[in-house]
Amino acid sequence: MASESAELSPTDWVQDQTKTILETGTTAGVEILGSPVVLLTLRGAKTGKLRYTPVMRVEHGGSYAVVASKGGAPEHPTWYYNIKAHPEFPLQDGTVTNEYVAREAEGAERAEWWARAVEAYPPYAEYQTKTDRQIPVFVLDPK
Ligand SMILES: C[C@H](OP(=O)(O)OC[C@@H](O)[C@@H](O)[C@@H](O)Cn1c2nc(=O)[nH]c(=O)c-2cc2ccc(O)cc21)C(=O)N[C@@H](CCC(=O)N[C@@H](CCC(=O)O)C(=O)O)C(=O)O
Repeated sequence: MASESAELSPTDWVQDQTKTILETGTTAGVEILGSPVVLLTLRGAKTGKLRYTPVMRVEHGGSYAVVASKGGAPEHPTWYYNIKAHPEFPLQDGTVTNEYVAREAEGAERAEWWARAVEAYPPYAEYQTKTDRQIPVFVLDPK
């Protein structure tokens, strides 16, 4: 079955990391400051196009958290709206790709996953100090 092709990020360094994952068939070895990365394939909220979206790997008990940090920018990354519009999508971790259902975490659950995210990738804590928007945390449960 011909799988619909997905678009790469227009951001060079993101495109490069995505190409490495696609060419090697694994996310292993693709890192930011020594922390591992996983690859989402999201559907655009307006165009409906599939878009490769790498994010930091935050995993616990078979679920994942995805943090819409965008380095602490004042606005959410555009892909935040893609997940809100199409919350079911594949996540590749290593050589394994499975389907997940995403929901935005609130309250105590968000705090629990935020702590895991900062443990996995400490710069998240710094990003939150750079913006007064609360950085969204999605929890992804296996479909
Ligand atoms: C530049 C823009 O990027 P963005 O969606 O704002 O996301 C910015 C970044 O968050 C994104 O590049 C992330 O992959 C960066 N990034 C991380 N970003 C994070 O926010 N958190 C992370 O943990 C993270 C980790 C990470 C690890 C490796 C890596 O290579 C990149 C990583 C973009 O891709 N625009 C495209 C697509 C826009 C789009 O999705 N349009 C939607 C419409 C969306 C709407 O409704 O407005 C559509 O197609 O319908 C375009 O302009 O053509």
